[in-house]
Amino acid sequence: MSSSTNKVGSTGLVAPRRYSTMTSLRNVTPQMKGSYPQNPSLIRNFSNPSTPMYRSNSTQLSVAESSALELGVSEGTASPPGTLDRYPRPSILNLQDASSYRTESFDSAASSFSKTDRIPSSGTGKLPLLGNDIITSIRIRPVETQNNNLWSHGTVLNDPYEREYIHQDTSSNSSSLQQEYMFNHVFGVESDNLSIYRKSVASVVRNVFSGYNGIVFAYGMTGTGKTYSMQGTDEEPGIIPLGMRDLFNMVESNADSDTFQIRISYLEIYNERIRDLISDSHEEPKVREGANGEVIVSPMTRVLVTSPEEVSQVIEQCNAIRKTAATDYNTYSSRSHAILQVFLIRNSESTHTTRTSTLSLVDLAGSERASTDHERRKEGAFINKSLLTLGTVISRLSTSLNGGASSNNSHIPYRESKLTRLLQQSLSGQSQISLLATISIEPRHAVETTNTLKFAMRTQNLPTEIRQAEASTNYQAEVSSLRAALAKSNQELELCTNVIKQLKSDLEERDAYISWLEAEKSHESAISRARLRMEELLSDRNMEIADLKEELSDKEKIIYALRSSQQRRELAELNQSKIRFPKFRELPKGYVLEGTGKENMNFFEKNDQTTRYVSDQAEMDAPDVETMSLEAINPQTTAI
Ligand SMILES: Nc1ncnc2c1ncn2[C@@H]1O[C@H](COP(=O)(O)OP(=O)(O)OP(=O)(O)O)[C@@H](O)[C@H]1O
Repeated sequence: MSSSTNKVGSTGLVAPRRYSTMTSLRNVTPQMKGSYPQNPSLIRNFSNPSTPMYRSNSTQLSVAESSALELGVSEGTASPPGTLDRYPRPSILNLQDASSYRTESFDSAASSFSKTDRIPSSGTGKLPLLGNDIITSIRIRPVETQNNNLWSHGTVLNDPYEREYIHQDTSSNSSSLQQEYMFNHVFGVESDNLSIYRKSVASVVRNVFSGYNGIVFAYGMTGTGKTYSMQGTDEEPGIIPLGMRDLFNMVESNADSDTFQIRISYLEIYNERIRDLISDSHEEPKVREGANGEVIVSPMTRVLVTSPEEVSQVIEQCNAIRKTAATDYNTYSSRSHAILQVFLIRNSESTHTTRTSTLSLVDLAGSERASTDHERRKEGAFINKSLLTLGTVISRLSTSLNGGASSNNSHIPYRESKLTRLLQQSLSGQSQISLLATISIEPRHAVETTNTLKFAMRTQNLPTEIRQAEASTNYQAEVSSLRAALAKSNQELELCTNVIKQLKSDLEERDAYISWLEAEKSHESAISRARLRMEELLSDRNMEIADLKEELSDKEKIIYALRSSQQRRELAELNQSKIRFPKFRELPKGYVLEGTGKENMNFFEKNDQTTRYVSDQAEMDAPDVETMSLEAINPQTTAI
């Protein structure tokens, strides 16, 4: 890798440099015409300061990222300030409307960019929409012999768009093949890469330079010249080197007013696995959706490039590890889809605007019939499936544009293959598209050719509302608005911190309350356990008391019986001793006298069944015993 074109400063950073004359690509693209040899001896070394690189988290460039670059904020392993190429301010800015490129690309044989051209950014305002800007081109691969060629092509007469047609002669025995197809360009076997680039791709590159996203992709059957068209050879550089040369020329021509930064990423999709061709890492980049619905591939390396030669060097080294193999139709067949992305950051010092745009250059793997080789068959299945999904996506998108059923993006099967997932944004109208469909006019490939033409026809109907790639921003205003946003965020953060503190203390209080409740609960249960015990004891005591009462009552009965028998005994003794009693008074009716002596006399109330003991108290009202006869107090008649 050459670093001669860059001045490396004492800090090891790439010093600002001017893009001067374009050097030949001869020394950096050793591929021979018609062959793409693998060169394992190439060392994939990007550590040269002339190609500083970083592995970003995304293939998307955000406004914030570009602003950070412009403001001199470090971006991790990315090149710090100073890597941007800075140029003197121009005396006059020749502003052009970007939409004019469309006309140029469609209606005239646009030449490749000349270094004297100036292409402005659109100032502080937004760029206009480009409208339906899809360029479809057909390229016919040269054949050994023109015998039996059934295809013819030419310019459509009186067509305001000056389109070109290709059709199969009626001698074909299949009516389905006898159709005419119209495209922006049909390039015959004699066409070269430069003319194809000028007519079909140059306008896309110019629009990318002006702030729009663009995608160029080559589609076609295996061996029909996709890689030849995209990469070319030393003698005949393809779309990619020509595009890079144009882009860097435009940078140079506008360098006195604006500053630029160009980075590239290069990936392949092989057997439905994404591989970062620039990185040595084995980690497979993942596709995910960003906050704004954008498709993000991460991690993905973006290497800073400062010249078209550097781009070629990176591509060459990456191609050495790309999956290629000999197939039935191509000795060096690409077995993977390759996507080169060029990220351009343009900062206009006069208008204080920053714009980012992306150019995607896609070399699709070729569709093919089933191979006899097992490995090729497996690869072929993955390739065909992803191309089929691409066809379905394009078909549905085209239907939706024409008011068909698939008007909602959710019905578009982008997720069915990595390819369509990655191209989702470009296909759904956010990029200017240039499709180059490569075909073979050999009769044996008629079916594949017809399919390719149909695919290209459908692509013409893709919806496009190409908007400015990134919002034009006045970065001073942006800085103040970011500062304001930061201050607001800080306030919110402080508020949140306070709320969190409050919540934390609430939480602590609640925890304390919960533990108190738990303690209380256990205390209460201890109390209720004690109460139960007490109730048990009480019940025991009550039973004991009842027992004792019963016992007492028995004892009283015994005592009474004893006393009664004692009284009877004493009465008997009294009867026998014939003691003179005082004069008895007459007892009230129903009462009998029992006992001896006045102090021992008791009165008993008599009724029919029982005799009730009255007590000694009754003595107070006792009748005068002197009036009672002895017979009246005979124990025989007063038995209890
Ligand atoms: N227009 C052309 N002029 C001269 N040679 C061509 C042209 N197109 C293709 N070829 C040659 O045909 C062969 C196959 O071309 P290429 O590898 O570009 O095909 P492809 O479509 O990329 O195939 P695959 O899909 O298998 O990768 C190569 O040897 C290439 O040099």
